[in-house]
Amino acid sequence: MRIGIIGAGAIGMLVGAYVKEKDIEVTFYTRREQQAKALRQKGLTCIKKKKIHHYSVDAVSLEEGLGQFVDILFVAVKQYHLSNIQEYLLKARCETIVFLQNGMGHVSFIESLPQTNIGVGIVEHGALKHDDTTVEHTGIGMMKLGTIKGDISSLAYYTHESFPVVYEDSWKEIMGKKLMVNAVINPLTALYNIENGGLLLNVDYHVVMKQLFNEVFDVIGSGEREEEWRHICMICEQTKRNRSSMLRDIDNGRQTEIDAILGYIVNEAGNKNISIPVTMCMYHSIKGLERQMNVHSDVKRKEVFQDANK
Ligand SMILES: NC(=O)C1=CN([C@@H]2O[C@H](COP(=O)(O)OP(=O)(O)OC[C@H]3O[C@@H](n4cnc5c(N)ncnc54)[C@H](OP(=O)(O)O)[C@@H]3O)[C@@H](O)[C@H]2O)C=CC1
Ligand SMILES: CC(C)(CO)C(=O)C(=O)O
Repeated sequence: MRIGIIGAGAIGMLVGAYVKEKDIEVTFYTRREQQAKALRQKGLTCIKKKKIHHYSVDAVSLEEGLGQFVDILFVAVKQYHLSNIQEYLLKARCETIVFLQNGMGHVSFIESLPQTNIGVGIVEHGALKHDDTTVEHTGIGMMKLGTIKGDISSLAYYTHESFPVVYEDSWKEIMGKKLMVNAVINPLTALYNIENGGLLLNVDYHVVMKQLFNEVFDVIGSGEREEEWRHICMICEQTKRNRSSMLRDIDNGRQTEIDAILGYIVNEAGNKNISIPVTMCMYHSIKGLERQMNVHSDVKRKEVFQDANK
């Protein structure tokens, strides 16, 4: 059995570490040959509950790995990088592909792929990449799997006491719920520059969080509003030390996944004719930060804010 993982970032390395716990061969397909070499030489390090664990893994650049057979392929690049690896995915020699991206904009693309089993994995864990070979598991949550085509239910086997994996029948429901989590936590933590837990500790931020949640629920919510709200607060608590992926993107002067997350909500609200002023404000605030960073080419958050205060 061999598992392939495209993208050795925070989530790719975290999944790789827990697959290795099952003593299964893991190959990373990286964008940079330099990272592949480091992983081959040093192995993968995962920090869990302050303890350091090492795993030996294989790694090659994606270009070099094109054509290798793997049983299961996890795709752990950002949502907006999927288009760059489209050609590879169309040719990937594997039976099963699982996509781990936040947001919902990519579903129509993945539905069109030729492999037999295609699914999504919704990651509610916190993960922090320290360097090209090291990841820290910063928040224990759950990985929920759902099938889009074929059947990926057997992957629930990868469950671990510190990395619970569950299979659920409706991919739409789990993706919708995760979208709601990311739509509320990610933009607010990115704008306020706080860890996820900060949204529970600061009463004023908590008020805005509830307003944003109510609008997002009006647009894509199903089930009980209060239950959904409690679920999002619980994720904040479980990942309280985590800097959300959007906050880290802003910190590092990178593009965020705002279009896949709030962009999707904005489109849906337009289709349903629902007014969402708080959501629009958050969407444009993140887009504005991205724009400012592009203008200043690869500047870090501190410089952006210094500049904005002039
Ligand atoms: N981090 C977290 O706590 C969570 C993240 N997620 C979601 O998981 C997904 C991945 O996020 P995350 O791991 O944080 O992101 P990272 O930026 O840490 O990792 C993305 C990885 O993809 C690699 N990559 C980009 N393009 C290619 C390519 N063409 N070929 C091979 N590799 C490529 C990047 O390589 P390079 O370094 O060379 O650019 C990078 O290593 C996102 O959709 C995110 O929203 C979900 C839940 C929690
Ligand atoms: C669950 C959460 C909010 C963890 O930080 C996440 O998915 C992210 O950061 O993108």
